[in-house]
Amino acid sequence: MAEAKKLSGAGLRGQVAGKTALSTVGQTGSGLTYRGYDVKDLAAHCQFEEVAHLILKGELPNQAELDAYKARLKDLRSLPQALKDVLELIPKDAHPMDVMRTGCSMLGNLETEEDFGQQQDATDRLLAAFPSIICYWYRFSHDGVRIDENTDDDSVGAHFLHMLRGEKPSTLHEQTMNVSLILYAEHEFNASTFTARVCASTLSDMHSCVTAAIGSLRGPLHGGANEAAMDMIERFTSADHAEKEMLGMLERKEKIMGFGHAIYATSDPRNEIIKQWSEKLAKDVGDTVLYPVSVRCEEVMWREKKLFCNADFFHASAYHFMGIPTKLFTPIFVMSRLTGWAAHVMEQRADNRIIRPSAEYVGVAPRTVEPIESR
Ligand SMILES: CC(=O)SCCNC(=O)CCNC(=O)[C@H](O)C(C)(C)COP(=O)(O)OP(=O)(O)OC[C@H]1O[C@@H](n2cnc3c(N)ncnc32)[C@H](O)[C@@H]1OP(=O)(O)O
Ligand SMILES: O=C([O-])CC(=O)C(=O)O
Repeated sequence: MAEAKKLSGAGLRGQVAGKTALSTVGQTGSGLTYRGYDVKDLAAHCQFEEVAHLILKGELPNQAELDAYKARLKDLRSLPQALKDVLELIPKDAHPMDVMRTGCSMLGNLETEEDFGQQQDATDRLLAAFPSIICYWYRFSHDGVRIDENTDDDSVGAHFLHMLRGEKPSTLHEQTMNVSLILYAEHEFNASTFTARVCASTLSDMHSCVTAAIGSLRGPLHGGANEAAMDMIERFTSADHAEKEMLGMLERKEKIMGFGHAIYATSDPRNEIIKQWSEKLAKDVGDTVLYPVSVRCEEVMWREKKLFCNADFFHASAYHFMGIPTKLFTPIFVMSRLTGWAAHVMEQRADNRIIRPSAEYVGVAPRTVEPIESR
């Protein structure tokens, strides 16, 4: 069994900052569970909507509950005109994570969570609306098309791909999206979830908590790593070229995106799953470069530094093989992680004390104010 990572030092590493019943991360060095279920089991046997139900409502649904939940999410896909007007104003070269942040915030103005009794409804609405928000903006700003966000697709993943491309996705693509959304759904006290919990601890509203979390997820040390990994691997023309460049980056002590983890010690359990789907997609598109390049990056990082791929690395090639533009990679993470964020907000609210740590002061010693003329 793998050792748990030795956790100490800056960044609140290793400090217990609260309780959760939602997930465990790296308790045996590498595992991930959502409400007691192994993520590998969930990814092999469930649809994303079942996992969202598990995370948000406490249990996996039976068939009737799943049908009802999916029907409800379908009904909540359309966007208010005022939100579409705002999305149309956002320029083409905006970062899509900024679009997500604005979209979430605007929805909070139009459909405000008035009291905590509305938290499940507010979350279901965001879960259904996020794919519509990003695709509406993307297709309008890039193609001049006002999409119909009311598709009849059965799943969140298929709905997203359908709106993005204007046609229903293949079964392989729908399945990959399903697995991807499950893998990204929840991860204990990661930076964006902790952001959401800090915001929730002030008794703020759901849209504020989620908007704040989107801001934290955007950075390349967190969710933004899948895009950063893609930017890197598409520069490599072959596995040998990738190896040469990676060795140079390591020599120059550059951070290599998509590798390493704050908690896992030897592997990220999500990696082997998304890697398998990336390989399937590579075969589907006849790729002979990007997948071998990705595999060689993984080998070099382990051989040279004992650093392993985190969830983001093989997501890059998988999404790319599905024809998803790189800048939409992190918004997909938002569409999924919303479930974890919202469940943590609800958990924080249920047993709240404002989160307010202390700081070690390292500034100047006490002094008096000089009159302005003599400064
Ligand atoms: C879904 C997700 O959010 S997963 C994370 C996505 N983020 C990334 O992929 C960004 C790249 N990775 C990283 O920056 C880091 O590994 C993090 C932010 C994920 C974790 O950071 P930490 O907990 O501080 O890392 P950790 O303590 O394991 O680092 C140990 C050493 O390995 C180095 N290291 C860690 N990750 C990497 C990397 N990807 N590339 C190069 N060196 C690395 C660190 O610089 C550190 O070196 P040092 O001791 O000389 O300072
Ligand atoms: O847990 C973390 O620090 C980052 C991560 O993998 C996630 O949020 O999925």
